[in-house]
Amino acid sequence: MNLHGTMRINQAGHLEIGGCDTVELARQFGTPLYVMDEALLRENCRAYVESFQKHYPNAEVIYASKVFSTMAMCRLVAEEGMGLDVVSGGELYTALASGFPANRIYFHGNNKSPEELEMALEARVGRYVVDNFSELDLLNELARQRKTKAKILIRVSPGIDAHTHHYIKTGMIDSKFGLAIANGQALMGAEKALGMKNLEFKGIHCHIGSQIFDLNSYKEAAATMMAFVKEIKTKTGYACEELNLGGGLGIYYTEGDSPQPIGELVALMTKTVREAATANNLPLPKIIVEPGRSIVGEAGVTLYTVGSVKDIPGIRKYVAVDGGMTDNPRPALYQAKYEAALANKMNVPGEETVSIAGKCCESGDMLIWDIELPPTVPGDILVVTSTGAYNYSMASNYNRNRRPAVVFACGGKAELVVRRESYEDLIRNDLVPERMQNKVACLA
Ligand SMILES: Cc1ncc(COP(=O)(O)O)c(C=O)c1O
Ligand SMILES: N[C@@H](CCCC[NH3+])C(=O)O
Repeated sequence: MNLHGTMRINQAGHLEIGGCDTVELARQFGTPLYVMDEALLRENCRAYVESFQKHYPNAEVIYASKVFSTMAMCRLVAEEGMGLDVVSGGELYTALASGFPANRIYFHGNNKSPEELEMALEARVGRYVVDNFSELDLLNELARQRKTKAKILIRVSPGIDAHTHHYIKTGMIDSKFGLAIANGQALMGAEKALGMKNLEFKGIHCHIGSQIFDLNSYKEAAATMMAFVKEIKTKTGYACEELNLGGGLGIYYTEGDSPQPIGELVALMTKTVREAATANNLPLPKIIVEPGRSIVGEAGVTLYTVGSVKDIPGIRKYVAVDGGMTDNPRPALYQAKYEAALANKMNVPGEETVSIAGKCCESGDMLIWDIELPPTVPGDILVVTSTGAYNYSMASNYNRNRRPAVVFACGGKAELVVRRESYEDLIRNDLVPERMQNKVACLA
């Protein structure tokens, strides 16, 4: 298992994160438990911010909050001097409740409702990343009613095939996101936006996909976007002030994954933009990037308690844990692979091949197939690594399981940033119609 950030094995042979013994954390906070390495979160934020300061200071790094959104995370991002990408009323609400500066918020999404747009206009968020023609009309009208001007970027589909899982590719022409450059719709969007009284067109945005290892895809995207900046300039006279190149940098989950350094991505991206601007006599745009996974993914682990262990002789040994697809739906959704170990037996060599089952009533609720672990018994603490991204944020209450707590571990201290859901939380919004409380009426 790869040890990321502050992960260490302590004298007791236990896994430690942020100076905290994870076996102790499991005892103190219960399991399943998400543990975030705060120092690594900050280190990753700084890697982006400092790389841009070095290569291209006219830039902004905004964190994609869909990846892991909590009020404490929003605070951390604000402290690191970054902006924030939100894609729903809920993410916007969380950011605002945390005190995140509204002018550093970018509002994304392919189907923002009028209510969500009203909420954003009321809060005066910094930018709207407009996805399509209907949204241009809707936002222009809502801004008109408020006698204001909304600053927008247009989401563009650059037609780049990023080599990643089909479900998480987003830059293709046939995509639910954005207007394609190739069929002329992106240019029509820019022209339309420039003619709208209550919109201020600032530039363009693309996001080519997620969990990307091949930096060439970014080079291609940056070059394609700059060519489009030139086309807009030629056709309309407007030189885009802002160029948002999205997120998507891959992280390490299991052997074979080859994450590229943040600094190299930034160097390549900025070089490509600079060269294209010089070659085409365009002003240098402000560059915006919106990473998520590469900031939080490797910084998170999930702790589980082993429950039943079932050996089917000659076939397979199932080790079941007290969580599963409800706290990590990625294996079931994308066949995503993870590494794991026993946090209380880090120095004991792997001895048997087992498969880790979740506790949901679904055969597909398997977290990891065929992994080497030391002899495993009920009560052991299983740690799954690289669960910081798209785990807590995609967790569900299937089977009426309670969503786990989240702690930030740093400097030997672990602090709760999300409480474990209670059973009361699960029925908080349930209502029983009055007629059902009366047996006779119910049968009538
Ligand atoms: C528009 C947009 N920006 C940023 C991100 C963050 O991507 P990642 O977590 O891969 O960095 C996503 C998710 O893929 C996205 O859809
Ligand atoms: N949720 C996906 C990534 C989606 C990207 C969102 N634009 C994952 O876990 O890999």
